[in-house]
Amino acid sequence: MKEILSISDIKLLVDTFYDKVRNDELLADIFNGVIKNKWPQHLEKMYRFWQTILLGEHTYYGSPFAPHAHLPIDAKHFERWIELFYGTIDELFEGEKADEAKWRAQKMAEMFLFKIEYYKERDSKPLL
Ligand code: HEM
Repeated sequence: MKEILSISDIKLLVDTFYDKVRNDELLADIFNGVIKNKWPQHLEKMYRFWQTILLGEHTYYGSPFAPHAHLPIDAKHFERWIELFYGTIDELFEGEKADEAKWRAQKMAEMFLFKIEYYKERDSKPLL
């Protein structure tokens, strides 16, 4: 068990997590439906996203919510996402950054779900 300290730790985290996602019966089809054969690009983006958050090295510039706005997902999908993410962190890492990763993921999942439900209820387009 080690701390998350470098880009190679981030890569291990992201690769291990998305391996689980790709083998998850609830989540795999949703991800594959959008990402198709562009997994290497998605993983690259996610390395940069977590590198920016956890290491403070600003390599991600994007709109995290945009690609989720119209996905067919609800609370149970986010619960599974969080379960797999926490499981990945706990099997590989410990320490302050590991806790922060879980906290940030949880907050973003809550925010994404809130927005998705909000726009569903109003049947309107999100302002991206
Ligand atoms: C069930 C929950 C989720 C599903 C099904 C999902 C699915 C996806 C999909 C299909 C993409 C687009 C990939 C592409 O365009 O190639 C994406 C991008 C992304 N996701 Fe998620 N996601 C989920 C939860 C989360 C959570 C909780 C976070 C935050 C920790 C997150 C962070 C991101 C980021 C940063 C991107 C890249 C955005 C960009 O294009 O700049 N996702 N996700």
